[in-house]
Amino acid sequence: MSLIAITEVKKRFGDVEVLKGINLDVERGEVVAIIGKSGSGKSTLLRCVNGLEMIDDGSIMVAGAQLINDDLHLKALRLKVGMIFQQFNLFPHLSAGRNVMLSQMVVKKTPAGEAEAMARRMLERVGLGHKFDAYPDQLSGGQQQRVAIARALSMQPMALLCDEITSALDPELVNEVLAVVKELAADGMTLMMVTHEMRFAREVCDRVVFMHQGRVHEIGPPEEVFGNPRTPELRQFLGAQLVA
Ligand SMILES: Nc1ncnc2c1ncn2[C@@H]1O[C@H](COP(=O)(O)OP(=O)(O)OP(=O)(O)O)[C@@H](O)[C@H]1O
Repeated sequence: MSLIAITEVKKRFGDVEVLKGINLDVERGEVVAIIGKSGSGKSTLLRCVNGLEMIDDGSIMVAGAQLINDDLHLKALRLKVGMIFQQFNLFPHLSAGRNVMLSQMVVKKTPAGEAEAMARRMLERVGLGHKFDAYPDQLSGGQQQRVAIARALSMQPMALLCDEITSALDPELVNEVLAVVKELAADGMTLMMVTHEMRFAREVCDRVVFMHQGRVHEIGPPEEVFGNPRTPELRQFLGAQLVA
C-alpha cells in the first residue's frame, strides 16, 4: 500500500479550478519532486496532502487513513505528515532548541525533558547540535531553515512535505539545506518536494512530477523526465530553467 495515495483530487478557489483531477501515489521511502510553472498548482497539492486546504473532490489517503475534514482527523494527519515552508516561521523570542521543543510539548504533550532530548538529537541531525541556545536572529537563513527541519523531524513524521524550502535563501546557503534533505532521503524518509532546484531533483529524487495547469502532465524517473521530455510543455519549462 502506498504511504500517500492521491486519487482524482480536485480543488477550486472560487471559479478557478486549480487541481483538475490529480492522481499520484507515493511509496514509503520514496522521494518525489514536484516541478512546474508558477500557478500550476504545486503548493496547493502539498497543502491538500497536509490538510491545510480542503479538497473539493477525490480522495487523499495517508498510511491507509482517509483525509477527513474535522479537527481530530486533521490533528492526527499533521502528526503523520510534516511540512516545511519557504519561510522558516521560527519564534524569534525562543532559542533554536526551544523552537524545536515547543511543537512537541504543545501538540504531543511531550514532557519537557523528553522534548529537550529529542530537540538536541534533531538539531544534531541537521548539523546544529551546537546551536541549541542560539536565537533565530543569531542564525543564518540556512541555519534557520535547518532548525525548521529539525522541528518537523522532532514530531517523528512518516513523511515530509517541502514547499520551495530553499527559495527564500541566498544562493550560497541553498546547498547546506539541500544536503540535509539529501541525508534524510538517504535515511529512507518519504519526501514530497516542490522545488526549483532541478539539479537536486535530478540527483536525489526517485520520481519527478511535472504539473501543468492543475494536472500531472508528465511523471517518471528523473532521467526520463529531464532526459527525454515527451510534451512540448515540459520541454519549454525545462528550456526556461536552463536559461534562467
Ligand atoms: N488561498 C487561495 N485563494 C485563491 N487562490 C489561490 C489560493 N491559493 C492559491 N491560489 C491560486 O491557485 C493557483 C495555483 O497556486 P499554487 O500556489 O498552488 O501554484 P504553484 O504551482 O505552487 O505556484 P508557485 O510556484 O508560484 O508557488 C494560482 O493561480 C493561485 O493564485
